[in-house]
Amino acid sequence: MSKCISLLGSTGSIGRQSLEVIAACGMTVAALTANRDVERLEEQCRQFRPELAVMMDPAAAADLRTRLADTPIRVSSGMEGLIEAATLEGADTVLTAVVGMVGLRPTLAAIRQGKRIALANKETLVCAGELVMEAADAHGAEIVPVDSEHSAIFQCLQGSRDRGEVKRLILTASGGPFWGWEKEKIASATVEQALKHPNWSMGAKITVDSASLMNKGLEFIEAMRLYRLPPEKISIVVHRESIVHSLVEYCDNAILAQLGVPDMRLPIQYALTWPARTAAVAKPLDLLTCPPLTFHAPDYDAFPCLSLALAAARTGGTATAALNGANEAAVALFLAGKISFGEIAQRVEHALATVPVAQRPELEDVLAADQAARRAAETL
Ligand SMILES: NC(=O)C1=CN([C@@H]2O[C@H](COP(=O)(O)OP(=O)(O)OC[C@H]3O[C@@H](n4cnc5c(N)ncnc54)[C@H](OP(=O)(O)O)[C@@H]3O)[C@@H](O)[C@H]2O)C=CC1
Ligand SMILES: CC(=O)[C@@H](O)[C@H](O)COP(=O)(O)O
Ligand SMILES: [Mn+2]
Repeated sequence: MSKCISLLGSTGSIGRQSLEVIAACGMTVAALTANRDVERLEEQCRQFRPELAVMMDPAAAADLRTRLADTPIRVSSGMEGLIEAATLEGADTVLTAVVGMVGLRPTLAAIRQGKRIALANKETLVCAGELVMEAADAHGAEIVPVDSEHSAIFQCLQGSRDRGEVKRLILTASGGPFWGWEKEKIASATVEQALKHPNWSMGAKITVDSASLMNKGLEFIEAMRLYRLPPEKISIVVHRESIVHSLVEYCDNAILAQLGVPDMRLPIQYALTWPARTAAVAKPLDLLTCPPLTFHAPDYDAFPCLSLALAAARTGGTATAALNGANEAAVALFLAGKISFGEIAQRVEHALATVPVAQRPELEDVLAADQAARRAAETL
């Protein structure tokens, strides 16, 4: 399949798996980007020969420029560089695998060029989902999810021509490493404990979000925006095995599910090849040897981040950008050893209670809510 990809966040967990898929599918790369990991980006550039390489950090970009001086690869830096990578003429698809709301502006820029967005960066839809989806409509840009649950739903919706037929989406949650723990024990969990996801190997920020169940809250908002459904039509079920990646219940009570081993290379590949399917990179699921599939109700009391996210989802407007900004700031403080695990929820709650909400926001309102929420979370 001849596709040319700009890959934002190529040095991360999704980025590295995406390059495996791109190589296996014989696709080419227009641009690669990273934050500070110069060594890995140099290695990737030498293998995939993009037109452009971007380091968010200007000092890292200067270093990369020197390292790649023997190649024709251009090197740029900062948000300008990310936007250039997202809008390169030669790229038909932009795979957004950066972590955090830093992905928003490049994604919007790529949409305005009508490119396909293979969207891993869920924070973009959480912060500004309505703006992003409106822009996609206006410019005829396809947004195909990479997030495993949303990819499962996307797959279960193939062939359904009327969104009115959908009774509800059912998002599965692994429950993370603290499922079944007492609330007090969760509040004092260490960074090392939070980084031990039961089923997936992912970047640090999303792994902490999985432990607090904020990830499921963000995914709830992501699903609302992507599938344009109200909160009442989305539910969450804990499924410890991460084999059923999510489900769609239709108005005739038929439930369709997508199953597979927990391997992100499958949803990455589907987002790049859709509507076609091509030979597998991910391993097959063996139904005869996989563990029994179990389902439980979420524990909203033990995991307050999930309740906060659902409350922000119902408020709408800039509340979801504030939720996300406060969570990004609080998770960074937790990972730096500056606050306890329990304080993540407290700081997000404080930000949601103090940052004013604007309905029908423009991009500036979203960016302002994000900044205000980060300040609130950092200064409690
Ligand atoms: N990992 C997974 O399995 C899944 C991830 N996702 C989503 O995909 C996205 C990426 O996650 P993941 O791959 O785990 O994250 P990682 O932390 O592993 O990778 C993040 C990537 O973004 C780059 N980056 C980090 N900060 C910045 C910044 N400020 N500006 C520009 N680039 C930056 C990193 O560069 P550097 O290496 O130089 O730091 C790296 O390339 C997230 O939104 C996550 O929620 C969704 C579903 C599953
Ligand atoms: C792989 C993926 O899509 C992650 O978002 C994953 O879902 C995290 O697992 P839980 O948030 O369900 O623990
Ligand atoms: Mn997910």
